[in-house]
Amino acid sequence: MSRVRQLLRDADQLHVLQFWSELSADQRRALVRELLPLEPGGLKAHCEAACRAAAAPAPGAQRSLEPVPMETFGSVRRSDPELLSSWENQGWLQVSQSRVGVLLLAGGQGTRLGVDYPKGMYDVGLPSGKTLYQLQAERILKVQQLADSRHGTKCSVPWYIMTSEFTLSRTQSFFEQNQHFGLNPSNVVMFEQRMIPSVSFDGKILLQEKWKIATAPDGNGGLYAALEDNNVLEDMRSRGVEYLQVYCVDNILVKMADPLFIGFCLSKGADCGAKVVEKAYPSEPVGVVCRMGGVSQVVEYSEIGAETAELRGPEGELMFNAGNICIHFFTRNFLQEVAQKFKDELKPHVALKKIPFIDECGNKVTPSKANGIKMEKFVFDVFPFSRTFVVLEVPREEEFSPLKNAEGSKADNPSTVRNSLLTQHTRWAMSAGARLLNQYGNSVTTHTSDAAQVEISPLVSYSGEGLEELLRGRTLTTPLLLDQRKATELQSQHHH
Ligand SMILES: CC(=O)N[C@H]1[C@@H](OP(=O)(O)O)O[C@H](CO)[C@@H](O)[C@@H]1O
Repeated sequence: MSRVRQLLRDADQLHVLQFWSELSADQRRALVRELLPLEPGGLKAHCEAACRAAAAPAPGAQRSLEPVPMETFGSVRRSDPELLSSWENQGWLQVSQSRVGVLLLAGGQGTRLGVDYPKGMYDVGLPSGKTLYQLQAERILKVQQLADSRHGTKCSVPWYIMTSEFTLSRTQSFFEQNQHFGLNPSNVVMFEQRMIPSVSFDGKILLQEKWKIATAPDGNGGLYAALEDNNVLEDMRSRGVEYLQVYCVDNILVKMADPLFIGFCLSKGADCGAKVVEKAYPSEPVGVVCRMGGVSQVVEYSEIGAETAELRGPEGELMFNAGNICIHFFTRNFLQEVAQKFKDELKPHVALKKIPFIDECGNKVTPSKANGIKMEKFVFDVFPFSRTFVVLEVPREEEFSPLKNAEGSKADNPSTVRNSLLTQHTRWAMSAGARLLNQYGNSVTTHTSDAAQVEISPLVSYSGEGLEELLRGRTLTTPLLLDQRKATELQSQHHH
């Protein structure tokens, strides 16, 4: 206790103990347990930095920003098929040799979506009822299977899942209840990111309860500390995993361990890479991949400023058009280097938020405007440390549709992501040669979202492959759920 008191005194935070005399023995223990791990110097610096940041104006115009140079930029749409398949082949080989892992960033609180459980458990209303976690799990199963059948191997793609205090136990039990969706549990590795105190504008830690300080996960850039804390790089090394695809939980179209992306990055000798899509409109809430002073980085949507976001090039295209979709490539060596040398250089970003708190009189307050500061690190802030950084632009309709907001909001909500997936699968089915009828028996001719009622299980197709033998020349009525059972049925019909 004396250590805790000292820590708080040094950081000028003694108010945290204001209600000490009212607390039960259990509550006291809980509070001490929460405070003990805080580093004395670190806490003081954190509170002071937050306070300074709240006082400082928003970052000014970023005059020295430039687009990423063409040499480091690949595009799926503009590359010829041979090049694409050479990248892909390289990726499949790595996957088949179990040298590729995926790492999910899933510590977020889902505030915008408005759920109090992990976003990955969200059911967006697909015909199958699958959650985001299940879709991702099944894509891993499929990518393993496809790699094995190409190379005659028995590979595995380990799935690292970074959770937080908010999401760990729910995620764990969800996976257990669902038998890890058919994955080998020893290939699913969950770990927890750190939490850091939320602070008021005058630099004081907010209390969430009289016995609990308000905390928030340290941002998706908390990944690098969490890798260290939990020996994740050592786990990768022992499994022989050399390459990692890192991604956010909310993109319903995410390709897991994407062989094309992995192969692209390797063919360029990259230690670090990012997938991007063309921005849809200037104020779209996506970061932009660009350069500053010759160094690659992402400028987040919250920091770019409207003027910069709206700049246009000679052909009228957006100057900063490389929208970050939070799918990154890292070599294990690069992550090792970050962990050893650079992770403490990551500067936290400041967000002003509404944080419920206990006021001096002990009353619970739910603020109506921002009252506190959350300090978050960003996963892409390690890009400047890479030696060879590359960017792959991919088609949005195949790879990016994020679930950010609640139903009824303008974009990126349960309906929009569901439609993105159903539209994609309708497209796949049609290009495999299926003739689709709607419920009234009329041909589905357009790709508009209300016509799109095809869902294809990831266990049947990873990215549209293998569908011709099932669908060519067939007339099928939608809604159509093409799962493994249906696939077997279609196959047996073919044989007669
Ligand atoms: C810190 C971070 O990774 N921010 C990412 C991430 O945004 P969030 O608003 O944090 O979900 O995902 C976006 C893509 O969905 C990407 O554009 C953005 O740069």
